[in-house]
Amino acid sequence: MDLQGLDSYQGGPGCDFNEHVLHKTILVGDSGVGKTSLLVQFDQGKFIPGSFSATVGIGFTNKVVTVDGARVKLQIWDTAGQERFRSVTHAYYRDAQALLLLYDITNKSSFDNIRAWLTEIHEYAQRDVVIVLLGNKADVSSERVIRREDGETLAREYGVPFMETSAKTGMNVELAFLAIARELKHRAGQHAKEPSFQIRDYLESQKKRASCCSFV
Ligand SMILES: Nc1nc2c(ncn2[C@@H]2O[C@H](COP(=O)(O)OP(=O)(O)OP(=O)(O)O)[C@@H](O)[C@H]2O)c(=O)[nH]1
Repeated sequence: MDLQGLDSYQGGPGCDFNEHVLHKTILVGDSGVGKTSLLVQFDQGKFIPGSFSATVGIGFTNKVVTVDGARVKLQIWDTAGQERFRSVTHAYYRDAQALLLLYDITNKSSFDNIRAWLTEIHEYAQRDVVIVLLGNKADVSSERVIRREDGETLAREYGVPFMETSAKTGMNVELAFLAIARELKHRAGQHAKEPSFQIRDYLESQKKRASCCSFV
């Protein structure tokens, strides 16, 4: 997707959104899994249907979320999934505090490539980076090739939280970013006296609280 075409896209020099610490979060995963769409859904609450236009390079959007009454500022970087941009995006991993790693539940190779993505992340990112695995396009049930259980099993193997999302319907999109914001806020020690926060426990509790089937 062409980032320049997004009217609310806020990245780039001159952005005055730096009064406090920005928590750097990066969206990664194969080309076409829905990274840009997920960010647009989170930022603007909309889904832009139509032909797929791959992201070129990398760009960011700043977003403030409220966690327990506190403002947490996320700087969300949207990377190009195409192989040819990989060396560029590696350079951004080092400063990342969180990574949302996406695959497409209708695309087996995007799921198979998650192991390679995790290897890259472990090579280039900080050891304590927060990682959440997302199986996107959960709305396209007729074309599903990756079962939810497969995502759960892989996530368990690597010890990362997991959920399915839909950038189209918005399912679990806010939850994914809020969970990261909550974890980063806790790590930043803004409320050091609070009991230890675990992103996985938080997501599990949110899933249990959901009355219906929108959480996985
Ligand atoms: N049905 C459905 N389509 C989606 C969803 N997310 C993304 N898409 C579509 O999938 C295609 C690729 O989405 P993008 O958001 O551009 O994918 P990307 O991961 O940013 O791709 P790169 O920029 O190449 O890395 C587009 O046609 C989107 O409309 C989703 O949750 N559901």
